Amino acid sequence: MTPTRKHLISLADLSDADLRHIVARGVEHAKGVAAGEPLSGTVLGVYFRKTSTRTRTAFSSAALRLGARIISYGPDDLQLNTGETIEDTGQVMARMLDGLVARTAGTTEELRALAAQNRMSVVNAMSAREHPTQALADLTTMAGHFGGIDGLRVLYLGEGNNTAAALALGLTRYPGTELHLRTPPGFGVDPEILVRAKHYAAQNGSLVEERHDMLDLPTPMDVVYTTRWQTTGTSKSDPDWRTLFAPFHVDESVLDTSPGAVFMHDLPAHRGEEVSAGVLDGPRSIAFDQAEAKLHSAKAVLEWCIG
Ligand SMILES: NC(=O)NCCC[C@H](N)C(=O)O
Repeated sequence: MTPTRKHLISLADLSDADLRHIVARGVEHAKGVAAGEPLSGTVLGVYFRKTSTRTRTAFSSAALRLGARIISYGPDDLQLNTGETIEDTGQVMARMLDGLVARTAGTTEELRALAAQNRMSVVNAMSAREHPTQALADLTTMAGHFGGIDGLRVLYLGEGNNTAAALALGLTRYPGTELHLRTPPGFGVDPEILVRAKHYAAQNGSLVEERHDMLDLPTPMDVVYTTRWQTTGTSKSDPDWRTLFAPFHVDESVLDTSPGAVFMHDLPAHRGEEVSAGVLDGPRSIAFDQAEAKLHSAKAVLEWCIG
């Protein structure tokens, strides 16, 4: 009998209950719950066509710790590079693997094509549009740090990239949360994703709003979040983009608009660009706990899909 697998391509594919379950399970992993080896006997492909430090290491380590074996593919390894279609690649791999964690840096539709079979789970390890596993790790970090997510207020400063998009699709599932996005003009969150996030917000009594300036920053916030200015696989055609981005830099004066807030960053960081060294390396930064949460959250994702 052919098993049917679950995929994680977009957070919009997850019910509120599934999303909250994965986050809660990630928190249990962070606390060191005895997980055993539920993936024992499975083989997982880990395919990164684009650079990765955290996501690749987190999913590889999580898979191994849960008892899976992994096959790792770099950007030059698959016949995709010689013209094999993504659909054929998915069909073939599905006959040999139980799951595939893939960062293609292309469209989310590419990942849906890989997932157009029902034998192998596909996990989006970041597409141009969305970085779902990052948001799950971010929510795991918040839940662990604050003891819960309901009612948290988050200020996100910087490009409305794949990280921001996923955060909007995730945080809005929790009642009473607020996500204030301040993105440079012309570099906002994908409008379709924002519409979807506003829909979740309306359903859950939460809020998401986007502005393109740094005036009247909302306070008090629980979290101030930023992201680097160079999003993977993209280039900025506007030669003045740094001038547009500069006001969204996070330094002590920005963090101090909310004296109780912690600082988060999806990393990698460029000190002196999107964030000052004092903030990133300072006592209010939980950015490296957040990086560690990728491992705990990856375990929860793999258990949900494959375990
Ligand atoms: N934590 C990560 O997965 N970092 C990788 C880069 C994320 C960032 N949003 C980017 O697209 O460059």
